Amino acid sequence: MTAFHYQDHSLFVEELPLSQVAEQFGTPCFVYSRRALQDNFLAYEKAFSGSDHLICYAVKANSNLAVLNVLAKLGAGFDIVSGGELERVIRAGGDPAKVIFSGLGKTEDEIRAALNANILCFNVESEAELLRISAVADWLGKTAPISLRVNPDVDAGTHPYISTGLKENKFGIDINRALSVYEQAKTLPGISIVGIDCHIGSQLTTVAPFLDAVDRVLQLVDTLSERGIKLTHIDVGGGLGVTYRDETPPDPSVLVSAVRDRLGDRALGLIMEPGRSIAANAGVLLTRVEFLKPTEHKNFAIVDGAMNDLLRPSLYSAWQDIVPVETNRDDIQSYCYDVVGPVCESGDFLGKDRDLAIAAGDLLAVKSAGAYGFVMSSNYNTRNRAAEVMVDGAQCHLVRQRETIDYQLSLETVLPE
Ligand SMILES: Cc1ncc(COP(=O)(O)O)c(C=O)c1O
Ligand SMILES: N[C@@H](CCCC[NH3+])C(=O)O
Repeated sequence: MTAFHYQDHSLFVEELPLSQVAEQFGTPCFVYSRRALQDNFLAYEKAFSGSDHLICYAVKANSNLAVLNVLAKLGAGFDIVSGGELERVIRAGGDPAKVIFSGLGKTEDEIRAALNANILCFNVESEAELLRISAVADWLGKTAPISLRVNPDVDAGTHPYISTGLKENKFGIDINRALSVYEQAKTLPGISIVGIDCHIGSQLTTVAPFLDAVDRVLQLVDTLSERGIKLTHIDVGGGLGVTYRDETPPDPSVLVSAVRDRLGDRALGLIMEPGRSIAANAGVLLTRVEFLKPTEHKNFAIVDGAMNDLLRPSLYSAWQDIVPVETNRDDIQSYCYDVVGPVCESGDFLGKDRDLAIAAGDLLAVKSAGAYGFVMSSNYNTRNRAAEVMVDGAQCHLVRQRETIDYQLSLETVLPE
């Protein structure tokens, strides 16, 4: 049984009705299932079994401490992109020795903090960054383990905003220039070359672009080896998609086994950086209908969740399923609604043209909101960020409080007289 399922016309998460969670913690509210997180992570572990590997969960997808802690307890590594994410991993009990640091604008402070924490590897995205890491490491009297993130110029076939492995994208070092950057890295103080990395985009629904990228990267690995640059790992990034609507992404086992085949007998450890495929379907956004507003052209369901809570529909026109929490509303007629928030933007919607039998006061769940949900939220319109709750069996834990206006205002001040 999936973590989110209907029982007696009511949507449950694990053993708890979502209506009870809403009653207890209010709406809008992100609700995560511990079991779903674990199952999703363990699906990767199983796929890798018997091989030298590390699954570095991409913290950006959902950085709630409880989420990180659940994964840390399962032995996960972490892919971070900021000093803040490093702090979160450490606070959640994650092992810094299993942390890889991606991202293309690492500051000196962030590099210093990561070196002091003795992380596993820096994924370097430019020559300028390489020089900066070398200088900071040398100054600290430390050695920075590095991989170059190469840009293999592969079309991931995903939304242009979340494609990262094309020449025109800002990410990574052009694969055709990587050899000379590795040669340069070899000569720099404070640098130890340990691996190679690529990440071509997010929400990929076929294996082919991954394998294209891996083939190109492995060609470079072999050339490097001929030049005496021996790597200990290859990091093939994250990006495996999930089913939001009718996508049929491959199972992690299919992807991992195809990548393992490509590696052949090369003595390389394998790292992956999945985010969405671990967190997305482990969470929903719970929201309540405030008003129904029929107009001549459209029916609007105005809910208490908005683009500031879940930005994906507004930002990428992303489609996420919206379902009623109680389905025994035979008394109510179904209409086609745009499900919109109260924010003063026409782009503020959670879903368009949804057939729903609902009344004011009803609860809705926006599905697949466990990844790139809360982490992309904002205070726009001076709304308070939603609460986050994790369900574990029949237990429900508030893992982040709803923000208050007092909290928001406590961060600000006016100019002195
Ligand atoms: C460098 C890097 N690694 C991992 C990820 C995680 O990707 P996803 O959540 O699609 O698995 C991303 C996001 O696209 C990323 O930029
Ligand atoms: N935030 C994006 C994914 C970006 C992945 C990070 N590189 C989404 O919601 O789909």
